[in-house]
Amino acid sequence: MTLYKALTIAGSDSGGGAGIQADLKTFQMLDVFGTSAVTAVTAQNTLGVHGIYDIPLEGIERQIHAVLTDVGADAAKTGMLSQPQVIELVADCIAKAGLTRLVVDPVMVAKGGASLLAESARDALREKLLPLAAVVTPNLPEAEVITGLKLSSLDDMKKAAVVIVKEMGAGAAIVKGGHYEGAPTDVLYDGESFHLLSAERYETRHTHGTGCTFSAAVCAELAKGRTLLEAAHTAKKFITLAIRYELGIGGGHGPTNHWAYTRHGGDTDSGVQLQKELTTP
Ligand SMILES: Nc1ncnc2c1ncn2[C@@H]1O[C@H](COP(=O)(O)OP(=O)(O)O)[C@@H](O)[C@H]1O
Ligand SMILES: Cc1ncc(COP(=O)(O)O)c(N)n1
Repeated sequence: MTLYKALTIAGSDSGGGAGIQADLKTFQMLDVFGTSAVTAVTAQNTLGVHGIYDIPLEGIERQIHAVLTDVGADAAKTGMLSQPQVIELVADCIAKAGLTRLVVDPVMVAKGGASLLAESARDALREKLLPLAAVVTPNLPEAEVITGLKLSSLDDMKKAAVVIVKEMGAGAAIVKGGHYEGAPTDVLYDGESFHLLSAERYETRHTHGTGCTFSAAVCAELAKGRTLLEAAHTAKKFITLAIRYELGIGGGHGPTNHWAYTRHGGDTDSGVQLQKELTTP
């Protein structure tokens, strides 16, 4: 059996639902060997973020170097990067390593409202990291910040995805619709055509780490050599089932269920629809 490996460069969530913890659990469930470079430690639970402790730049660089010079990575993803200098450092390491299967999840704010990315880091994100990404996975508010557009419809989401790819140089964009009313439909744009990934909306407060889990699943599938479309489709099924089969942990926004995809009929039971859009930009 070929062993595939993925590296996550992200923040630690002590509560186990988001960040590095969500990423490693997702890699494992999708049969990919996970490694990590921790950018910041958060004291966090389902009720909120109670402290953020940034890792010194040298420590982040050494973790990435240690992983890439020995274990290796077939794909990588970024999550919470916190500060502009961290973004610059990470972009530099990725470029030097020639890692092309890079998923950038532009994490900005935790579900409870705590800021996980300094405002001063937004330019670095746009200018240094997005051009290196095979795919960027913003939620609606993140896509608004990145593009400066107000997004209130599926058409707006498509426009934002085009800006991220055509003007900012990302390989592809998946603008996620979890914050949009109605069915949680995500828009994928790969520079040529649009695809819509849609699923049923589950009314639950246990959505902590949905973005991390989704982007980690995309990363794991890219590590195995799947196409972006295949990777996004699997990731959507993975997150939909992880939300549907909630664990009920904690008194606030609880984690999703990383076991659900393998325990509950992963490929057949999610109800996820993947549809190619006939309109082009
Ligand atoms: N209540 C929900 N029911 C079903 N799917 C959801 C729900 N909330 C979010 N999703 C899906 O979870 C994934 C993560 O989306 P989103 O919540 O927008 O990201 P983030 O965690 O970055 O804010 C997307 O595929 C989105 O469509
Ligand atoms: C360390 C860390 N990284 C990322 C998130 C965002 O989580 P979400 O996926 O819910 O937006 C978080 N709450 N904590």
